[in-house]
Amino acid sequence: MKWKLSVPYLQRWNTLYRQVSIRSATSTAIGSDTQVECNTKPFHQIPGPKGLPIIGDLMTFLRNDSYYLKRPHLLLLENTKKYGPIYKQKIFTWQTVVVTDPNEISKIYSAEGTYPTRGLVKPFIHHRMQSKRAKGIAVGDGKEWRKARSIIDKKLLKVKDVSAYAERMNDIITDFIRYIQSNKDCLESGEVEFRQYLYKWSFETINSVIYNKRLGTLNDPPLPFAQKFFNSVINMLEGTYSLLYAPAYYKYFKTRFWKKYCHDWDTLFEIGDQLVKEETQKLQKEIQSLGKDKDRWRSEELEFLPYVLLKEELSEEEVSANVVEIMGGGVDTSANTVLWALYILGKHPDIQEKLYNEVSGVLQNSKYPDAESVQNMPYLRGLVKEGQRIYPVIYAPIREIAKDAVLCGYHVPAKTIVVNGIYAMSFNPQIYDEPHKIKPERWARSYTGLKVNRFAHLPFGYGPRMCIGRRIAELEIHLLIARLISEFKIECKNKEEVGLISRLVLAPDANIQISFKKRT
Ligand code: HEM
Repeated sequence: MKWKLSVPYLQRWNTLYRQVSIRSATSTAIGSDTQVECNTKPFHQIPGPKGLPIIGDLMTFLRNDSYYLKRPHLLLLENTKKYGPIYKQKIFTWQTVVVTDPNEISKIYSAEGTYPTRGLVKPFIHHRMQSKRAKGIAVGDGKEWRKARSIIDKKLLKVKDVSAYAERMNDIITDFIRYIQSNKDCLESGEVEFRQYLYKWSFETINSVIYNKRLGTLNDPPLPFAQKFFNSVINMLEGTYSLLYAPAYYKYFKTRFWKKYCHDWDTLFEIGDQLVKEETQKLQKEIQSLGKDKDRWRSEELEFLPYVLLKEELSEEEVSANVVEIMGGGVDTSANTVLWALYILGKHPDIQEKLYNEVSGVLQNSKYPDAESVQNMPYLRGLVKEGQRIYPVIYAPIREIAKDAVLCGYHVPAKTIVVNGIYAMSFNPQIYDEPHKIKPERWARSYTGLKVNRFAHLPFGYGPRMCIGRRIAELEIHLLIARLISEFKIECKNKEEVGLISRLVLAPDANIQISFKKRT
């Protein structure tokens, strides 16, 4: 069965959501928190699949050639339909509670505690222990995570700092456009997936932020080490997903698969270490020649890596681990988000026309968009959000809650992994009017239809542990789409609707074939 966003399918969802919202209304209508506590039902009463002894619900994922392992977002839809806005699920010892009611989701984040965590990603942790490597912000937890995050947040999440990256992002886009034009034949014939090109763009961009230099991913042929890093990121993500639900056999048996997985991580670290070392040496030379004037070298104006290194709060190993994780986090997330936005544009000439009018109207005499001009393009930002709603990269962010919570009227104890099932909410007609329709305008302030509950749409997560690359991602994505639409008419050759498939993050399940026709 191939899932399609067909109207009958969504109609079934509309019916389901009417039922769900009635049920959730009864649970939230109880009133104040105290009343809810009085009526709180115990954890074991949370509905959910029964599963088998020891393996729990594993077979549901593995049946039919691992249909749901590859498409966990569809299982989320199915289970929400069966069990309502809260259900629990277990695979081996991995017990999760899934919530798909936006009002209840806000409570997950209230219970996340001082050091929010997504729980241990066992393959990540075990590789770090085995290779005696430090943990960065994506893998680490607790005070160690907080320390690194508070330093890195300043450079990656502050609007002023991020806006300053627009110029180098535009340079990369210029090269990217040249690259797709010179490889037009491979693209048109389907010999190379456009997604691969986008991976190169996002990889080059994130590296230009971290190292303030170009790595040469878009060179033809690409620099070998850039290609190596980039391949290892993709392999590592796929490997992590294969290992995620399995018992940690690799603690005892170093299978070929595990060794290959470690090799991919080690490759990432070797390259990350090398780049950090080069930057440290360059910095030391500059300090020697210019003198270590504290104010100058601790200035907020510094580039990302000098800033982090000169803070001297993280060891070199910690800096490397963070750099590798940030490099890894910024590749297929941004690339797939752009790909889906282009897919929508290619399939909907009316949306494309509106976007072109908005972008050309805002840009007028400016050559390129910048951080400020994209703020004046609500339709563009709405398009990206619509893409994230229907084709999310991360369909269900998670938290291990730090304190007991009452969710949908059930007691959920501290340390439970709670899944925020945003994908299921994306098709809820109580949250989005005409949820099956792609309507970039629904996100504009001026929109008069149903206003979206902010907790229903969290593509970057939420709170102090939300995506650290959010602002970078939004800027690079908006700049790229604005530039592409200004120069080209976008066509999508896929006749069949493309679905989503998981490899830790969700990606298209087919080659999305995009072609670009120069505007005259
Ligand atoms: C459209 C693109 C992207 C999407 C949809 C996305 C989504 C996410 C989500 C949902 C999380 C988990 C947040 C949570 O637990 O609340 C996350 C974490 C993270 N992301 Fe992104 N991301 C994107 C781009 C990027 C980029 C460009 C970078 C690199 C600058 C990046 C680096 C990270 C890192 C390092 C974390 C872990 C943060 C932590 O645990 O403290 N992401 N991302």
